Amino acid sequence: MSVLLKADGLAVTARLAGGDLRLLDDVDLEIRRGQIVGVVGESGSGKTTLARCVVGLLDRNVRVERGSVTLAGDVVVAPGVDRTDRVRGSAVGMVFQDASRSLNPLMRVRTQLAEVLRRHVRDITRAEVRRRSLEVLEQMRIADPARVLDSYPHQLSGGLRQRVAIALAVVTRPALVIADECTTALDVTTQTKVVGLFRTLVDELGIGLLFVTHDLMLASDLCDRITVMSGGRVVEAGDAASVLDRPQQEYTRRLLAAIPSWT
Ligand SMILES: Nc1ncnc2c1ncn2[C@@H]1O[C@H](COP(=O)(O)OP(=O)(O)OP(=O)(O)O)[C@@H](O)[C@H]1O
Repeated sequence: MSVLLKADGLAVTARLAGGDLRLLDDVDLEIRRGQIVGVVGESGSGKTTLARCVVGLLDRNVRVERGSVTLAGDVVVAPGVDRTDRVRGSAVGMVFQDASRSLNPLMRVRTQLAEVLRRHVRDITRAEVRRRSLEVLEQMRIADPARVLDSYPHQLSGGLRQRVAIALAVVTRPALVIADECTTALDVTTQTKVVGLFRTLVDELGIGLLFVTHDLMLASDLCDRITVMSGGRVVEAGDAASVLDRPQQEYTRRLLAAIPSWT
């Protein structure tokens, strides 16, 4: 499996009135095709900053001080370098916690998928837009894609809305998908279905998935590898099974101990 995404020694700093604040420090991360990598940690550990850094969506007061992010071997982020606009939404798809952030409440699903396709696929025909829109909803295991295409977001359940948000992220056939706490707002049953869907998508399409979550249990169900973060640093990284069965760091042991059903 070739390396899709590589973060190498990333250091990221926020400029504040009182001085600089280090948000990420010497962070390494690697994702291969067909692999799901979980980034896990408590609130404030730097997970979202890492996910946003990869796609060049850092806040205005935040900058990369050291290190780099490469996508399929090309540097997209480094100090003073941001080439993420070439890959964002095309080679890299994004799904956020709240489907309402990805979906426009005033547009039918059909129009939203068409907009994304027209933005990223040059000279795409109306027939091709329709075909690929139906195809991606079928990939999302949506039983009645024609109805969903004609619906407005508020006419869909929370689970369906999140599937549509994932469809918007993958309809351009990206190599990498970044999902940031995208199942947190869902009930447990729907969460399980969405997680299963991610596994199927990764296996079927051979994409890489960066899955950000505070939920170590969820990460253990889904991910091939887990990176544990605390205070902007990677405290532990490895195969999901070894991180969970033989955690090397006290911080990871504490996260595991906090899971009620973990024995
Ligand atoms: N633009 C910014 N300016 C200053 N501090 C920031 C900025 N963005 C993030 N931070 C701080 O960086 C730290 C890491 O935030 P981040 O959102 O990456 O953590 P997280 O692990 O994703 O947490 P959560 O699960 O709560 O989203 C936090 O202390 C946050 O307050």
